[in-house]
Amino acid sequence: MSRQPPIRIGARGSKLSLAQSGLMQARIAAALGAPAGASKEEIEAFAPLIPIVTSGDRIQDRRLMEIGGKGLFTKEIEEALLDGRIDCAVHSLKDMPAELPPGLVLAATPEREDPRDAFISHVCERLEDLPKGARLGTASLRRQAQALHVRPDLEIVMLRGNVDTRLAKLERGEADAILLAQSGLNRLGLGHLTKSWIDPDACPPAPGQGALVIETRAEDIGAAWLDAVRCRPTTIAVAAERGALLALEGSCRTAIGARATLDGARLSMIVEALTPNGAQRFRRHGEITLSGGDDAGEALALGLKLGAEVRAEGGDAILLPE
Ligand SMILES: NCc1[nH]cc(CCC(=O)O)c1CC(=O)O
Repeated sequence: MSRQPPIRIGARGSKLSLAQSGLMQARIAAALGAPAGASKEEIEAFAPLIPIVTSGDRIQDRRLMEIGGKGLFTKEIEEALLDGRIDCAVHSLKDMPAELPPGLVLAATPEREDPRDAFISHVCERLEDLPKGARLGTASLRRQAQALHVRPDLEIVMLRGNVDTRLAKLERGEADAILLAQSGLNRLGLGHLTKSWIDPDACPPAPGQGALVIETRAEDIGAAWLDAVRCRPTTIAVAAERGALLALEGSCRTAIGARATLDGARLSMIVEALTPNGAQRFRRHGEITLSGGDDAGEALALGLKLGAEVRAEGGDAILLPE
C-alpha cells in the first residue's frame, strides 16, 4: 500500500497550542498508518507540526476586543491553510469565531476535556469565599460578568496573556484569584493548581470550552483520517453551543455562556448572556430528543433557538458599548 502524503499541522508557538497540537499529532499520524509506539521522528514524518506566529501571539497587553477580537489567533493560520502551506490546524473551539472564512471548515471535533472554569487563589478555596472587594483577574467578559453576577463587590482586574503569564501575575499579587479553563490547565500538566470549580450549570462556560477542533480546507472534509479523530457526543454538544454563539453574534463583546450535555438521545442545554457588569442575566433552558438522523443539525437548531430567545430578551443591554 502506498503511503499517503503527510498531513501538515499548523501550530501556534504558545505552550498550550503546542500541547494541543501535539496531542492531535499522534492521533492523526496513527490514523494515517503510523505504527503503535511510533517514535517522534516517525510521527513527524506522517504529520509534521509547522510553527506559525499569529498577531494574537505578538500582542499581549491590551484587551482582545480592543484589538480585533477572536480572529487574532487564527488569521495567519487560516492564510496558510488557504495557501496550501499546511493541511489542518488544531484550535481550541472556543477561540473560533462564529463564522469562518470561505473555503475553510471545522472538520472534526475530538473528545472534550473538562469544560469547567477553574478557580485558583492563595486566599481561599472558592469564589464565594473571597473577601469583600477582592481582586479577580480575568480578561474574559463572560467570566467577569458571571463573577460580578454572584459577587458584585469584586474588583475585576485585566489579566491578559497565556496561561503561564496569568499564573505568574497571580503569584506576583496582581490579583487575589483568577479563573482559567480546567482543560487548558490539564493539557499543560497544571491541573493540580485548581482550588475548586465554578458550577457549570450555575455559570455555563464559553461555547465549546474544553473541546479542540480540527480546521481544514472545505474540500478535505471527507478525508478518511478525520473520521479517526471525531467524537460523536462532543460533536453534537458543541454544535448546540456554537448555535447559541451564532444566534448571539458571539464575539469578545458579549458575555455568553452555553452548556449542552447529552444523555443517550436526550440533549439538554443552558444558554445565557449577561450585561458586562453582571447586573442582568438572561438565560434559557431547553431539551430535545435526537431523532438519530441529522443529530448535529438538530443540536445546532436547538442552540440557535435558545440563543435567539436570549438575544431577543437581552437586546442591546448584553453588548459592550463600542
Ligand atoms: N482564551 C484563551 C484560551 N483558549 C482556550 C483555552 C483553553 C480552554 C479550552 O480548551 O477551551 C484558553 C485558556 C483559558 O480560557 O483559560
